[in-house]
Amino acid sequence: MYPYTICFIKRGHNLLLLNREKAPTKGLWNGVGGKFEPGESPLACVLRETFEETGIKLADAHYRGVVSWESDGISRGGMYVFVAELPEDYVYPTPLKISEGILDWKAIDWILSERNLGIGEMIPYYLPAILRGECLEHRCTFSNHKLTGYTAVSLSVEVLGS
Ligand SMILES: Nc1nc2c([nH]c(=O)n2[C@H]2C[C@H](O)[C@@H](COP(=O)(O)OP(=O)(O)OP(=O)(O)O)O2)c(=O)[nH]1
Repeated sequence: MYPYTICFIKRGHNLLLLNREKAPTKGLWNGVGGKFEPGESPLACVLRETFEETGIKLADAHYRGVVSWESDGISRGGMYVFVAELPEDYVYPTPLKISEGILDWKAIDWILSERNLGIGEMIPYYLPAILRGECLEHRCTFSNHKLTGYTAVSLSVEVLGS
């Protein structure tokens, strides 16, 4: 079991991202999410965290696998990844300042554009597969706080999140 969830809320060609006030991914745009409360399933956690951070009460979110990270050969953490789709006419005015940072709609093309240093460092690796609907385990390796390795593998039973 990994300790975190993350959600990418999609509306048309945009994702609702959070420019984070604090670590991890401090100062960068990332999905919304957070840590599990005792006894929560990944889906319950991501629906609660999404509501707490955005005020959006999602009816459902689609499980898209796991992102995990390690350094010095030791597993340091991981998160269950979800995508939720809102209707194109869903009204959610941004930018919106919240205690965790600033929420805003960011175009998927902008998020995934080359050399975009403003987004969470693992996002360029795992987000394309997630948006294609693939459900994988994305493994990232860090050395001196820099991402130095990435592989995507089939999900093993233990890390199934829904
Ligand atoms: N710990 C950690 N989380 C990460 C990394 N990269 C990344 O996208 N995340 C995600 C997982 C979560 O969605 C989010 C971190 O959650 P958080 O610390 O804000 O959790 P929380 O809201 O429950 O925290 P808090 O209010 O209790 O401090 O960032 C990373 O390298 N380390």
